[in-house]
Amino acid sequence: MHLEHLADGMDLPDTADGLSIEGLTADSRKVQPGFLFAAFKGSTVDGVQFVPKAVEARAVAVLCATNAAEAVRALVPPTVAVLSADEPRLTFSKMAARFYGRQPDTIVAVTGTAGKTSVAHFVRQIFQAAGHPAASLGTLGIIKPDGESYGGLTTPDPVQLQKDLADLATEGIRYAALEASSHGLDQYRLDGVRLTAAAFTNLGRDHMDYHPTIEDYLQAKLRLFSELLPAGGHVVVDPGEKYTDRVLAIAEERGLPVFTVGETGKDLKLTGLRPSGAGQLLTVETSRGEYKVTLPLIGRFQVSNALIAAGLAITAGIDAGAALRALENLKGAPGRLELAGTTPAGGMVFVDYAHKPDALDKALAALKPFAEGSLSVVVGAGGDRDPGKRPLMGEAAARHADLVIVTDDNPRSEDPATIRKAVLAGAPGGLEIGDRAEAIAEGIRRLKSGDILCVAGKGHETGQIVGDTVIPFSDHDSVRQALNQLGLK
Ligand SMILES: CC(=O)N[C@H]1[C@@H](OP(=O)(O)OP(=O)(O)OC[C@H]2O[C@@H](n3ccc(=O)[nH]c3=O)[C@H](O)[C@@H]2O)O[C@H](CO)[C@@H](O)[C@@H]1O[C@H](C)C(=O)N[C@@H](C)C(=O)N[C@H](CCC(=O)O)C(=O)O
Ligand SMILES: Nc1ncnc2c1ncn2[C@@H]1O[C@H](COP(=O)(O)OP(=O)(O)OP(=O)(O)O)[C@@H](O)[C@H]1O
Ligand SMILES: N[C@H](CCC[C@H](N)C(=O)O)C(=O)O
Ligand SMILES: [Mg+2]
Repeated sequence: MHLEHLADGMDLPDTADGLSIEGLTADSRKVQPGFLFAAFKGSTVDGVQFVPKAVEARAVAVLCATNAAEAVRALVPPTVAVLSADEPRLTFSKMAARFYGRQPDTIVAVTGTAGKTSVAHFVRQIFQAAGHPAASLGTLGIIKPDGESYGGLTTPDPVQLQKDLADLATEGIRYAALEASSHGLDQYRLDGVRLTAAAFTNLGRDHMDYHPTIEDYLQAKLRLFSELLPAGGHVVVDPGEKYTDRVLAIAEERGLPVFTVGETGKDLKLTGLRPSGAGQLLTVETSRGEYKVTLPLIGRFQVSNALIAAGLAITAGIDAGAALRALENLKGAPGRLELAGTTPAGGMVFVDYAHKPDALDKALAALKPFAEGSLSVVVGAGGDRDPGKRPLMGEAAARHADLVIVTDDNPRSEDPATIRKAVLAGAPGGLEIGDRAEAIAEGIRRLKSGDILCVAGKGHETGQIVGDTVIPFSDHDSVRQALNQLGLK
């Protein structure tokens, strides 16, 4: 693609004349001949220092911040085109969108502290049920009709994301749902994605290692509504959740159509909710009348997630009746309040991805009514992540569970015992078992009839990160092994 087209609207140096760009990357290690290299100041290093490496690998153009342009020009031969922008990550994302070109016609995005993966997973299923081949992109990677691929980040870097979207469009997938993480929004990874609708689930404490304040964290999330969603794009929220007033204020200011769900919502108004076996019976009032829906999932928060997902699908053009009927067959996202095993005595073991205080609070509150006996939890907190959440997670665990077993969850570069101590500060009577498999086994050994154990924090993960090493580990496998060891199935 010609650089003039890729850099549409930018001031270009003479060296850009007729220059063809073969690909683009912000990582010097991925530069190939004919590439544009984007040199960004990152959270650990300044990409400008890798410009010589990029040129050595035969990059023909460099994009950088306006205030770094002079330094970059001094590092490159005169034939290399240097482009600059005040917000280079934003420019880069738009370039990636132009380079890859195609995207599914209908893309909806969801942000919020908890529920993104679940909502994206549900929206994909609703699109599918309505007869449209669909994909979801997020923490679980890409899930589409003919397979799954795991990527690592919830919101991939813009080059990967645009390539993924173009591949999906080429495969004939016209509907997609994606998770917008606060890191992704803050780093402009999603700018350039053509959105139809966007939803906000909720906001709680998370990523305080990255965002200096809750307000900064909220501001990153609000970009989805103030900057990414185009005019005419629908905003979907459950107004019962804190901070939705901030989302609605943006919608009002921009004149964006709003679709509200839940008890205080207007478009899908929840007028009745009661448990029904291992699911919940919802009464939903719509402009087309009342619907009774049996949601085959437990947990109050799944009701909110399901209605938000239906709202996204409906605003994207799916018939309201079809969307609500599809909720009756929803499958929960793997590792989200998932029943992982049952002892013959009737003790149940759930695996859940709660790794922040609010999520743990909600997950345990959801399980509590099903525990005829005691509720116990195996929980830890990640290393190199917000230390402030550790005692709060201990507190949330102790508030609901009769027994709290504190264990390790991706200690990364930190001392695991120090992390456990911080969690135990919030759950003083807790039992400390560092080895996660042993903690799970002990939790299972103690289960009696009618008891429930929640293994929290890792959900779908398949590794325990210790130092720089990822040791293969799965909560599901550990549960299975512990049940087998007891001679149980
Ligand atoms: C803190 C953070 O988000 N970092 C992300 C960010 O890196 P950065 O720009 O800060 O990187 P840096 O290491 O300082 O490097 C600066 C620049 O130099 C470049 N570089 C670096 C080394 C080199 O040899 N050559 C080179 O060109 C880098 O590619 C980068 O462009 O941009 C990179 C490219 O997009 C990401 O891979 C990287 O994610 C790191 C690996 C990460 O762990 N991110 C997590 C925290 C994250 O993004 N999580 C969210 C939220 C998950 C949730 O929902 O909870 C997610 O969306 O997954
Ligand atoms: N709407 C919700 N409100 C509160 N907690 C929730 C909600 N939805 C899910 N949870 C809890 O949060 C955990 C993670 O859910 P999910 O993966 O859907 O969220 P996420 O926003 O994608 O999280 P992450 O940012 O970690 O990828 C679940 O296992 C559950 O414990
Ligand atoms: N995307 C989140 C996932 C955390 C999962 C939990 N198991 C942990 O390691 O803290 C993060 O990287 O902070
Ligand atoms: Mg997620």
